[in-house]
Amino acid sequence: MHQSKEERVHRVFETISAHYDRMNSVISFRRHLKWREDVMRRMNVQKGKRALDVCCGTADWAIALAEAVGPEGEVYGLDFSENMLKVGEQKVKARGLVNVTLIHGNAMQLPFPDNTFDYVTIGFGLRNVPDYMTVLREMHRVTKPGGMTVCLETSQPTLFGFRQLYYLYFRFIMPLFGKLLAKSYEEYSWLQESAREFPGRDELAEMFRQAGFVDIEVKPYTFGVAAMHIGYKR
Ligand SMILES: C[S@@+](CC[C@H](N)C(=O)[O-])C[C@H]1O[C@@H](n2cnc3c(N)ncnc32)[C@H](O)[C@@H]1O
Repeated sequence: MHQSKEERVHRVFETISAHYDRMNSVISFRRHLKWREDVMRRMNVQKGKRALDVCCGTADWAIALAEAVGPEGEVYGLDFSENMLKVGEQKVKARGLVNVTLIHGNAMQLPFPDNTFDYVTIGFGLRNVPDYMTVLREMHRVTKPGGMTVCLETSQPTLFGFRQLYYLYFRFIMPLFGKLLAKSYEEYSWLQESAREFPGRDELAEMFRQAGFVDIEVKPYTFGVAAMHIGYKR
């Protein structure tokens, strides 16, 4: 039976939610923690502001944003997988945060009015949606004028030699980790397929421009295995 990309992605995350955090660290050799820290440092989030984390999953970025904006600020996390959100809710509760609201929704149609947020983020989420441009335009729409949208995502390494090794790792080794640790080879194959199809740094910067963002900043991580893009709304 034919399954749309959206249905497949939804099933993948509903299935792996309990293993997601641990697998992230295994497959990226814990590098993702450093990338996330660096992105937050560059964003320099101010107290009392309002932020939205799209495709928030188990809520790590939403929690980091909530701690940065402080009790007088407000953070929303949005995801379409109820199981991922449940893991996120437990973490929010364990930290006693009252300024985070996790909501069930679709990144393709954000349930917020125009010009609502100072910061809009998406971490390892854009790769998963049916249409990258629709989501980037939605993120632009809900960003306030002068506010920023930030994407942290897998990217395409450019260094010859490293690039080839990376693709071998991603294609053949990483899904095996998935099979051994999360007992779900098929689900982790999705990660390598979606990462291979995702645009490189320059192409994504151009998509940010097309979505209406200006002053785009790009930062590659670990030889370009991942990249951060920041765009501002005029
Ligand atoms: C790889 S996880 C990233 C989670 C989290 N942002 C992080 O950095 O760890 C991707 C998340 O995107 C969510 N997702 C994928 N497509 C979506 C869509 N169209 N609307 C809302 N959430 C979506 C999945 O349910 C999953 O939780």
